[in-house]
Amino acid sequence: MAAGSSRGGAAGGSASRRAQEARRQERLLREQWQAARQRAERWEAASEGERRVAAQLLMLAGRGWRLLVDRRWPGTRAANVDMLLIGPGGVFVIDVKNWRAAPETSGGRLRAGGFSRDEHRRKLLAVTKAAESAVASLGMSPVAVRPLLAFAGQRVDAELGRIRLLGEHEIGPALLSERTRLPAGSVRALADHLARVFPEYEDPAAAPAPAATPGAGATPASDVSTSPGATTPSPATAARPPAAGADGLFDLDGLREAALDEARRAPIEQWMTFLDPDQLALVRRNWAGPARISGPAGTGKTVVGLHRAAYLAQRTNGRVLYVTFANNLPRVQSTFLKTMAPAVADRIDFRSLHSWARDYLRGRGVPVRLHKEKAETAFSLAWKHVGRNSCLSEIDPLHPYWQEEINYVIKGRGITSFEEYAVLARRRRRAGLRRPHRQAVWALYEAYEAQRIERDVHDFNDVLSLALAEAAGRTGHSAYTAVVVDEVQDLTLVGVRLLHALVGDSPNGLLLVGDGQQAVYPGGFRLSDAGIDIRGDRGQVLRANYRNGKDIVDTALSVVAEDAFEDLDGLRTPGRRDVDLTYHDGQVQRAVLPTLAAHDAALLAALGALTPQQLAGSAVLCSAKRGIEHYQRLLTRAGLRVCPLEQYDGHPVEAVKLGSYRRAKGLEFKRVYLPQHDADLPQGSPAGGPSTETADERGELARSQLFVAMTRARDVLWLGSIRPPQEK
Ligand SMILES: Nc1ncnc2c1ncn2[C@@H]1O[C@H](COP(=O)(O)OP(=O)(O)OP(=O)(O)O)[C@@H](O)[C@H]1O
Repeated sequence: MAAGSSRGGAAGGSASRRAQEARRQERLLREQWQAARQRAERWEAASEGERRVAAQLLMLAGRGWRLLVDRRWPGTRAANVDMLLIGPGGVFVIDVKNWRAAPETSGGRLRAGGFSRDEHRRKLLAVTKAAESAVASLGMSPVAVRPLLAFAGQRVDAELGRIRLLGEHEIGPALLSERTRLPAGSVRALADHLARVFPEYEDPAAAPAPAATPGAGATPASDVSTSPGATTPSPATAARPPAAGADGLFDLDGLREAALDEARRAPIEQWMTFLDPDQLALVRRNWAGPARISGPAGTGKTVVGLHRAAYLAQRTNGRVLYVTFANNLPRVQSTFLKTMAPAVADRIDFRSLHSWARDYLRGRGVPVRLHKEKAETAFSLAWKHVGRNSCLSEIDPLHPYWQEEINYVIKGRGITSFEEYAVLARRRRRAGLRRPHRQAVWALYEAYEAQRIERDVHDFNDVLSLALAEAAGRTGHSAYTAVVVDEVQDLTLVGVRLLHALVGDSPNGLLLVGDGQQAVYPGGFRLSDAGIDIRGDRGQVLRANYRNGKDIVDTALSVVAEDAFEDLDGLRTPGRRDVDLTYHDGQVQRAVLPTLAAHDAALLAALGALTPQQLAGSAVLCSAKRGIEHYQRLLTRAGLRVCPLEQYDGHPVEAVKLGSYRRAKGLEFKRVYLPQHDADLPQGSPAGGPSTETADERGELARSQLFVAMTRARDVLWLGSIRPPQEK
């Protein structure tokens, strides 16, 4: 996911240059406004209020927008569409209303003057769907098509689901304030296409065409060929007296500010508007039950997940939960969604699984006493009394492997009896455990639970189990109509069950997005273990990598080439996968130095050569905490600004990002620096450990994490190594 490093305000320039530019903009705006007013005046059949709405929109025509007026709704003979407006801010489907009473929105319905006007809302949404289908053939996501109700003679700025309601003074500034999402070429192509799909409307019963065809300006005459007032159904006929002065210059105030800001707003990223056909098909698909999207790193899985969440929020009045395991990712994803689909952003909750589960339990009055340190103490004591001197030390004498066994295999999979555990297929665990070993693990688990309960605390797994117990049996009663799970391979089985319980098997309810090759936690499970049945077209794979060039993909794949993995569907996949490459830039730089000092100096030299903007698009990633602490000190002492990944929220920040491989999951950066990248790749068994199975498993996990870190890089992947001269 793009880190947005190339964005940011172009605030530079001297004060006098800025003042000069402001004066030039003001002059231009006045001219455009006068011309728009004159053109709108020619629409004789329209009311004064409607003419003022039209003037605001015609003004945009001088600034790269195209207005199509009074078009026929495809597939119908009689129904019309008031206006289609296509411009840098996207595609807007506009219905102009000339109501005496102000619009009211309550309970998701439209009313005015005490009467229901909801048929207007429904019709506008239906036309918007037709426009979405039309632009989909050009690769445009439905999130970029926005329905808008414009009210002549009213002051309004409100939302009704995905529909924006704007008054005659508000509409121009609001549209001008939209972030740029379409370049001029796309505006032209989309407007031409929409003009073909939505042909001009000819209503035999309506008033004749306007007295004069609008003349000069960027908008072709055929784009504004009939009056907006001629066919606009109006529940009330008389508009309020004009609020503007005779020359309409009153309206200029609102436009002035928006126009001045316009130049400073950087365009939003291309993937927020355009998708490839495979991605778009998944966004708009109708699934009869739970669905899954998988695919190698960088294939746009998250991009599809975000568009899908926005699309589902547009289609319903319900809420959508977008969940990941990591804490930092929801902030970044939420920032992206707000940029790409602001109209529905407040109905999509971006949450990390555990923080959501805690809030859910709190909301249902279930006490949660999560205490990481006390739970750690409970395990240490259990290990000391029951584990350390058991047969488990024959397999691995160090406690982390057995703590993982409890966390990911027993509690993570919701196993509550020894009989279940005794015969359990321990997916993605390398050490073979015979019955006495399993008995020893179970004894350790029971000792841990006893110690934990004695301390009256919960661990992270308990939080999910408690939430699952609450949610199970209440399927369909949650606040959510849809749940999108990103990086699903990081979740435990209990976590996936919990999210499934929120929406059950409802159509378009559960979408699981992820890639088993990027699993960075031990253990695993199959979706069938969670009772989730992904069948037929509900399991989809994306294959085109949009992030990494060939060198970076090859380097990353060479790390995991020998590590075949089992994905959530149980399919075994070779480590070296076929990937369709679409991104052709990107290079791998290696720095192999004999000492830590020389290695770190090379890193600083590489970072020191970057411009502030390049630095902002860079990340230094480490496999473990001590590496992060070391490089935090090094970079800060060298005078470089550092932003810990925990604090990064997707907004551009002029600082090098620093964090762990795990924290970098789901993100991407133009430049990725991996100091000492091969230092932690275990070679052989751990010190003192007779088994190679657990060491192999650790090695596999370390390689997966390194693979994830490497595939975060778009343009440069810097790999640092420390090797004495004879090893080079
Ligand atoms: N249709 C597209 N057009 C242009 N760029 C795209 C498109 N789809 C994805 N991208 C780019 O590819 C990058 C990778 O997308 P995304 O993060 O969704 O991939 P992913 O499959 O979730 O990756 P990973 O599994 O490695 O986290 C995005 O940041 C975006 O810049």
